[in-house]
Amino acid sequence: MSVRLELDDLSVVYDGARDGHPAVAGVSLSLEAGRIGCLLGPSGCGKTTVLKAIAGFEPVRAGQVRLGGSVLSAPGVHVQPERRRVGMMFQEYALFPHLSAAENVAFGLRRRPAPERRARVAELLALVDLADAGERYPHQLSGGQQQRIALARALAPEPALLLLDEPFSNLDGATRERLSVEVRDILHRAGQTAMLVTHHHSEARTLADDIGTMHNGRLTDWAAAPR
Ligand SMILES: Nc1ncnc2c1ncn2[C@@H]1O[C@H](COP(=O)(O)OP(=O)(O)OP(=O)(O)O)[C@@H](O)[C@H]1O
Repeated sequence: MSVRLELDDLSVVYDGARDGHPAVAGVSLSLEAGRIGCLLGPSGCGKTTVLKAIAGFEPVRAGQVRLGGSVLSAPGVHVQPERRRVGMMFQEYALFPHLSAAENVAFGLRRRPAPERRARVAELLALVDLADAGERYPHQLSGGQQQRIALARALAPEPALLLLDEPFSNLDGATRERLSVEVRDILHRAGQTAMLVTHHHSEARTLADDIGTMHNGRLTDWAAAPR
């Protein structure tokens, strides 16, 4: 079940940062359950650092990360990444090359009984419109199909929140545009709360319900995307 994400006055400082300069400073936002948020901004502005703090890969210096009302990160509080129910999808090395598409999707379901796992994989392959591609290996799929399988794999364990970090950056412009529409529809159908990071404005406008712009570690606005 998807839930609401809240960042409250979040600051992150990397060990060894020059003059203790924060990579993220005072970022607050609220993303309602089932909505797709997007952080936009130039290279180095702190977008990925926000995602790392949400995922639990970086501790927070100040403020809170809350998911469904539970505090995951705060000074002195740090729920381990594997216990956060936060899924992730990145641009590169998305799939295991030696596993078939179906085996890739099943990867996060290892602890489930085999019949349940098979049913969930079939459901996910259908959701991303690749029901017939389960036996294929990543090199037998197009870039866009590979990313749809990566999305299915990320959604399979039913994360409370999905993070997408520049998921389409290694695809050409036309594929990126088409896939943005497809991914938005898949996420909405699944009722999945998701947070995307990109520096492509067109991707943000196509995919996101709420968009924020970051500059120098700060979130300068956060509002519903114009439709
Ligand atoms: N592990 C680290 N240690 C120290 N500083 C870091 C580390 N990772 C990132 N930074 C710094 O933190 C700032 C924010 O980086 P971040 O990766 O969040 O930016 P970004 O907006 O995601 O950039 P890009 O679009 O290029 O991925 C940058 O100044 C960067 O140099």
